[in-house]
This record gives sequence, structure tokens and C-alpha cells, in this order.
Amino acid sequence: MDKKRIAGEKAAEFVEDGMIVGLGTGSTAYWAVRRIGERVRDGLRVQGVPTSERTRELALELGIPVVSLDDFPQLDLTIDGADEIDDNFHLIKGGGGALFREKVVALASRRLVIVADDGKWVGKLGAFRLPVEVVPFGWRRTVRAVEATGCRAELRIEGTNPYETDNGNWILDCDFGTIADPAGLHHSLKRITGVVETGLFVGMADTVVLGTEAGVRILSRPTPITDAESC
Ligand SMILES: O=C[C@H](O)[C@H](O)[C@H](O)COP(=O)(O)O
Repeated sequence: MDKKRIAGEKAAEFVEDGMIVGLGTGSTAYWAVRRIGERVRDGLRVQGVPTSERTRELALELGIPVVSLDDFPQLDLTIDGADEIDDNFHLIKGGGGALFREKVVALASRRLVIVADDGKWVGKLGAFRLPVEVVPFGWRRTVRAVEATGCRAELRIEGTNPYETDNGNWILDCDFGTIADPAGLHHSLKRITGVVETGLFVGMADTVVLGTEAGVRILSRPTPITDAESC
């Protein structure tokens, strides 16, 4: 059984006629976007805001009408993947480098649905190195400042060059070990000039759709999220 596929396809059922939907990035969100495309072919009327250029191309191939966040700053729902999910629904994202646009789109959404295989469900975040998007100018100084918060940071490389995000920035993959205080760490990193965004999504996910060997598990946050809790 393809756990990513069953999770992605299940989450696509949350999409209703007339919605503006955030379209996530990665190999699990792919299945959600693909299923939304099938439903569009069957007559579903939705408009999608992609979280990456890759997803924009996929949506257009599938015939999903694509709109910009600036034209539709309030989305009904976003479906996206994650690299780790903890018991409080805090996330590490950005393994695919799309974290900045993913976070902006998620913050604009009334509901964030996370799709993943059950291997992503962890007690505490941190086994997966935290992606941090940084501005290329002065990046060595930024690395030192990031490492001073308590990690080993490595510049992500693609081929022989730094991996470049859709925003023209670079990614540091940061090994903090277990992350005891995701919100505190996020705020410490955001205070560093040169850091654009972190892959910590704190208090943002409303629903987690997990693919397991036994089928799909749908988990909901027990308490609603206020804007003040999200970062
Ligand atoms: O930047 C990429 C995203 O945050 C992905 O949603 C995340 O890395 C999970 O990707 P996948 O579903 O391929 O494991």
C-alpha cells in the first residue's frame, strides 16, 4: 500500500465546490493535487494557489485553475505535506525547499490539512534537520549566527551549486537534535538578519491525514488555533 498516496487522495475529499485551495509541495501533496485535478475534470469548480513553481506546473498540467495569493489573500483550505509532525501538531517542513511559500499560503488559509505517511509522526521534532531559508548575501555570517543558537548548519547543495529556492534564496539544513521548544527556536532564528523563514510550523496544522499500513487515520487538533499562536 502506498501510504503517501492514500493520505493525499483522502485529503483531496476535503475540497468542496467553489473553494480557493492552497496546493502543497512534495511527494505526498502530489497525490492530493492529482486527485483534485481528477475531480476538476469531473466538474468540481475550485481555484488553486500553488506553494511552489513545481506545484504550479503540476496544477496547470492537470487543468486546475491557478490564481495568485495577491488576488485571493484568504484561502479556504490548504493541503500540504510535512517532514515531521509532533504530538501537538507542530511541524518541520521544507525538505523540498518550499517552506517560505508554504508558510505564507498556510497562514492565509482557514484550515491547514497535513498529509503524510505515519513515519513522519514523531513524539518530538528534530531527527529531521530543520530547513532554514537564508538570503545568499553574507550567508557565511548568517551560518555563524544560526549555529550560535545551538546547531550544526549545512548549506544545501544541488549538483555542485547551492540549492536555490523559488525566491532566489538558499537553504541551511540545521541539526539541533531534539527540539524542546519549537516556538522559542523559531523566534530566535527569525531574529537573525539574513534568515528569511524557518521550516518550523508551530500551531498551524488543523488536521493530519496519515497513511498507515492499515489505511488512513484522520487526526484533528483538540483546540482551535488563534493567529497569535501560529508562527
Ligand atoms: O518543501 C517541501 C515541503 O515542506 C514538503 O511538503 C515536505 O518536505 C514533505 O515532502 P514529502 O511529502 O515529499 O515527504
